[in-house]
Amino acid sequence: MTTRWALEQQTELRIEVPWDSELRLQLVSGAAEIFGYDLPPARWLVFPPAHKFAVFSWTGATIEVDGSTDSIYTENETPMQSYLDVHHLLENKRDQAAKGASSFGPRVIVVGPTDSGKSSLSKMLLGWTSKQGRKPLFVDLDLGQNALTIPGTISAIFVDEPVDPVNGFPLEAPLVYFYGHTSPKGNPDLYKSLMTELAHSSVSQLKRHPEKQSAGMIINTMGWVNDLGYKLLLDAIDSFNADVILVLGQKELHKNLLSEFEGRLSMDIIYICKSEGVVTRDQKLRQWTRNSKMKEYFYGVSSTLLPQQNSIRFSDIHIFQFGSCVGVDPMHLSPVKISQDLVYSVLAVSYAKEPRQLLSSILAGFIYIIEVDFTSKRLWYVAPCPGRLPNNLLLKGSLLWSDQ
Ligand SMILES: Nc1ncnc2c1ncn2[C@@H]1O[C@H](COP(=O)(O)OP(=O)(O)OP(=O)(O)O)[C@@H](O)[C@H]1O
Repeated sequence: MTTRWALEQQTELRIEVPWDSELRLQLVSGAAEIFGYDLPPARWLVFPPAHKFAVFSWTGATIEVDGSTDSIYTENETPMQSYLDVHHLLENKRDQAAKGASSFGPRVIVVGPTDSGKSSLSKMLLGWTSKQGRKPLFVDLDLGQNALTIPGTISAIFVDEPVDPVNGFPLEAPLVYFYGHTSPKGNPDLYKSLMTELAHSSVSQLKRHPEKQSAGMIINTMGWVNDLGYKLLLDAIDSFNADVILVLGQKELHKNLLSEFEGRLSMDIIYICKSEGVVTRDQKLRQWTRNSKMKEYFYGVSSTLLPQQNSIRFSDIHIFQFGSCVGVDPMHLSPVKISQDLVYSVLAVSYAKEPRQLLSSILAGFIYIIEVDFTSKRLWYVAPCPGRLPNNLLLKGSLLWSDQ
């Protein structure tokens, strides 16, 4: 069933797509955006099941929606103007950097509890600045809901256009580091070291592209903001040398950060309200989203890839993991014995030339194991593309996946 929605200026249409069906949506007239992405006129966009989002119009628009929804309503009380004000402040800093006032544009870190809208705000800020012709670096430190690649990783990519609300970020050569678990709790030392590695490679990337430096970075973080989570946030701020902290929706966190960085004149710590439209996602939805990210990696967003089964001799592959058991140095790298326990394990293929480079090397991609055959002494795996593995050094964490 098709319905029409008239959006007045500065109003948004909040939509939850059901678990079991897709939703089509098109812009009929006026102008509207989804988290910084301008809707093309008269073109149906197809949203997958369980998608939650808002179509916002600054000046008024008519939208057509085709399909059933779990929830759909308009709202004219939104924090969008304050988000745009932050964007203007960042643009000023970028202009200053471009004029040579400093070598880098703002290094913005977005912090806040789970489901406060950090990823959505990051996409808006990236979208708005890329429309000005800038190419900011987007860094995603969220292990559970990483926007760039599979869960259990941290990653970065230059963004030169608004983020497509259906297909997500373009995935040309992101920098990806493998942590291997969906929460930093199990091995915070490893998470911290990987953040440092990603920060170094991000800065080297920026140095290699001086024309992109003034756009700076937008860093999205995980939603764990208490106890160890708070300490890891401080580590992230420190590793990336962040100079703008955007605190979403938690006054106490804002207060704590203000006192933490009291006297640091170069640091802006800005509190911004959470949108009431942000949807709280329960464990089931989070797990479902993680599975879809895995599926997307192997099959493509619209199932356009044909993942390939292949095999490799036990003797031709070396699998390692960090801090494999309690009581062991969490940064200790140990070889993983080949056993049936590997079935359904997701392994990261590293670019490292030798095991001691495994921490600092970025990844070529991921495979998952489907069979351990002791008769032929071969491991059978699935990769997203055909051909031999680009390297024989792989990393394992606790991630499992199968498309069964
Ligand atoms: N204004 C809005 N209206 C409707 N849905 C929204 C709105 N803003 C965000 N959402 C949706 O709410 C969900 C949570 O938002 P988002 O991912 O931005 O939060 P987050 O703080 O990054 O979460 P996490 O800490 O778990 O990564 C997402 O599905 C997002 O698309």
